[in-house]
Amino acid sequence: MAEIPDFLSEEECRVVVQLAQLKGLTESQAVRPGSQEETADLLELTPEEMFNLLDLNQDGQLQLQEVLANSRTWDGMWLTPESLQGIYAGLQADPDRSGQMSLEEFKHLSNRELWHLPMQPGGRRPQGVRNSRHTWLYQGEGAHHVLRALRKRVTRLTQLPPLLVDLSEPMQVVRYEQGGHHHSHHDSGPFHHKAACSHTRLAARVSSLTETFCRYITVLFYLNSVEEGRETTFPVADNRTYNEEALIQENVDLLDTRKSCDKGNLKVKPTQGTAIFWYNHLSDGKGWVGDLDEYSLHGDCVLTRGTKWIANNWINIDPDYQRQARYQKLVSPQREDYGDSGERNPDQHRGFHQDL
Ligand SMILES: O=C(O)CCC(=O)C(=O)O
Ligand SMILES: [Fe+2]
Repeated sequence: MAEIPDFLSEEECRVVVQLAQLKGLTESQAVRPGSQEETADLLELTPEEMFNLLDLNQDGQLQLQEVLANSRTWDGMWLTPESLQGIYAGLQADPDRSGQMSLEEFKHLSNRELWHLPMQPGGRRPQGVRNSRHTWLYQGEGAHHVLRALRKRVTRLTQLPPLLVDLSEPMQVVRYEQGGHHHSHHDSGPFHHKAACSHTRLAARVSSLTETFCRYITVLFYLNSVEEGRETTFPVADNRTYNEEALIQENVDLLDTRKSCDKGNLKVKPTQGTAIFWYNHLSDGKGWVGDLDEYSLHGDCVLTRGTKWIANNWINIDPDYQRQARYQKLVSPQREDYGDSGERNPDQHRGFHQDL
C-alpha cells in the first residue's frame, strides 16, 4: 500500500463531492434475496460436499465461525455470532445448543433453508456488509475537467498504459454518514478459470456461471478529513502468513469493522486530498495479473460522528490475457495516442507491477 499526500487539492475534493451530490447518491447495500440460492442450484453440490467445504478445519463439525467465514462471501449480508445463533434456534439446527453442527444436523436443513439463513425467523435481519451511499462519475471525454485530470494523474501514478485506465470503471464516490461502515472485503474477486470478469464478459463472449469484478488496482481518495477513528483498515497487512481460519475466532472477528477495527495491522487515517493505492492481485510471474492477493483485505471502520467522503478508482484487468486483449480490441477507440497496448504480448507488460 502506498500513501500519497496532496494527490488532490482541496478545491478538487470539493468539486468531486459536489458533482456526486449533483448526480445523486444511492444506497450501497446490495442484498439480493435469492441470489445465493441460485448459486447453490448451479453449483449442484451434495450436502456432504457442501459440509466438507464449509468445514475449514476438517474436524467433522461446523463451528459458528466456519459458517460465518463462509457467509462473508454472500452478497451484501453480514452475520454475527449472535444473529447466527438466533437463526439456528429458529431452524432448530442445533438442538443441543453446542454452537456447532454435525453433518447429520446439517443434512436436516434443506438447501433453501440454508441459503436463506439470514432471513430465517429468530434471526434479526442482519446488518449489511456496508452502510453507505454512493454514485458513479464518468471520467471520459466530455467529463468535468477535474475528473479528467484525476484520471490522467491515476495513469501516471500506476504507470499503466492510458488505455487500460480509460477502459476501467468510472469513479465511485462514497459517502458514509454517522454509523456508516464497510466491513472488510476484497475489492476484486478470486479469479479461477470458470469465473468471468464483469468488464470483459460480454465483449470476450465468455459464458460463465459466476462473474466477479477484476480490479487489479485500487486508488482510493480521501475527499474530506475526519476526526479520530474512521480509518481504512487492512487487518492482515504484513502478516507473515495468511490464515483464513484465524480471521474469525470465537471472540474476535477481524473482518467486522464495527467491532475489531483496533485489531487491524495497518490503519490509514483519512486526510483530505490524500490518495492511497494498492494491488489487489499478485503478479503471475510473467508480467501479467495473477491471483488475488489475500493481504489486500481491507475495510472502513465505523463512523461515530460526522460524514466521511471517499472515492475509488479501480483499474480493471482480466487475469486472462486473451480475454482482456479481445475486450480491448472490441471496445477501444482507434486512437493514435493509445499505441497498440491492447495487442501486445503479455511478456511486454513486464514491469506493470511495482513494489510498494
Ligand atoms: O471507506 C474506506 O475507507 C474503504 C472503502 C472501500 O474499501 C471500498 O469502497 O471498497
Ligand atoms: Fe474496498
